[in-house]
Amino acid sequence: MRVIISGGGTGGHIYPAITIANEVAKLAGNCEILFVGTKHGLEADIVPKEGFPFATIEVRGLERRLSWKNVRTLFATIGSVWHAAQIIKKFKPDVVIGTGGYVCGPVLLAASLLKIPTIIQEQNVIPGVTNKILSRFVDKIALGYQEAADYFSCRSEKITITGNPIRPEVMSASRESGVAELSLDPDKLTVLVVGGSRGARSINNAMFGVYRYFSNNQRIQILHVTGQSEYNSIVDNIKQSGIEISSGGNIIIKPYLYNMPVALASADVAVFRAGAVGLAELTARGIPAILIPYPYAAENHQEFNARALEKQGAAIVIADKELTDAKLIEALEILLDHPEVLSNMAKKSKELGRPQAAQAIARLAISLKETLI
Ligand SMILES: CC(=O)N[C@H]1[C@@H](OP(=O)(O)OP(=O)(O)OC[C@H]2O[C@@H](n3ccc(=O)[nH]c3=O)[C@H](O)[C@@H]2O)O[C@H](CO)[C@@H](O)[C@@H]1O
Repeated sequence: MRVIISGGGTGGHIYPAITIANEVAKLAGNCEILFVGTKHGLEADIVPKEGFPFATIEVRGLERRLSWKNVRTLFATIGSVWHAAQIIKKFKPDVVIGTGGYVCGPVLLAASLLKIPTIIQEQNVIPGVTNKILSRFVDKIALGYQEAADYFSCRSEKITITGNPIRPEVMSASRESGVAELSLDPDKLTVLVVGGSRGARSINNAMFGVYRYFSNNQRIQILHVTGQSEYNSIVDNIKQSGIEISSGGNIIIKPYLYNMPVALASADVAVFRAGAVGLAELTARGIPAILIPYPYAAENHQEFNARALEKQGAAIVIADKELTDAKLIEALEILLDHPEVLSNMAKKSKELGRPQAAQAIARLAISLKETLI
């Protein structure tokens, strides 16, 4: 089977693409995969590391209003569709799958014009604009959340609720491997702090007070992933303020984790943004979470993602504008000092997890190929 997979910009679009590609390869056996992204997105870093052949096209994002820039972008998009069509004609895929990000627009549109079976996977409770447009052209839509179905006006037979795909390592990683790889103390409770795939400034800022409060705590350790861009300045500020982050201490700071599954396996509590894939990973493992949704995500979709977990008792939500170090410490103490609250949230979280999502999407892709034969 030959599959083109496209998704880009942030980890929340790229990891689902990688996971689906691996699952199709596993289920279909003899399989060739081509990943199509852009040179500038995070995919240019992550996809070659994962070992997939990688082709790129130039794409620009549309502004959400009428402007001259948009008219120019529209012409550039026509060029991108043409370029995507050349890649597709050369590779001859049986199915083309898109997992979101601007790059999917031209790739899926070109595939649909060339009459190749297509699937889009939407991760969020509120769908992105590219997927809403593409929903008219593609053959199947795989949704992370049931609620998202209300935002598509296409025929309901196109839609399947699969959940969001998560890497198999998220389920198979063990606490022991995480403790060893990340130099954690096996006897301490671990708080994993991640502001999505690019980091989150407001969480990073609030963390200073949290470090000070928990520094040298005998029961709790903090693993904070800052995002690449702020890592150096955070480490400098910490050194200047005299907080202990030496090796063997209880505060560990990383710019990015290529092996996030082992960090999740070691976490007792998470402090997260509310990107849909991060939430799928947390719920698949049943990790209680404090969520601070990114307030500028398109149509405020992170807020809706977060509230879906809060409604089920799987997370505490703090609005970004209300986030302070004191609020975060208070929420952490509610969880860390009350094992029964923590274990109840863990149970609720696990109930929401859909670790089989990737398999369901891969089967959908294979069934599209089979209907052609
Ligand atoms: C600002 C914005 O609009 N963000 C969107 C983006 O989020 P973003 O890419 O931040 O979000 P997600 O939390 O959904 O996914 C992040 C992925 O990156 C991985 N990871 C992250 C950090 C790290 O150090 N290592 C690592 O491997 C996580 O394990 C996860 O697999 O796509 C998501 C899925 O469409 C959306 O819900 C988010 O709203």
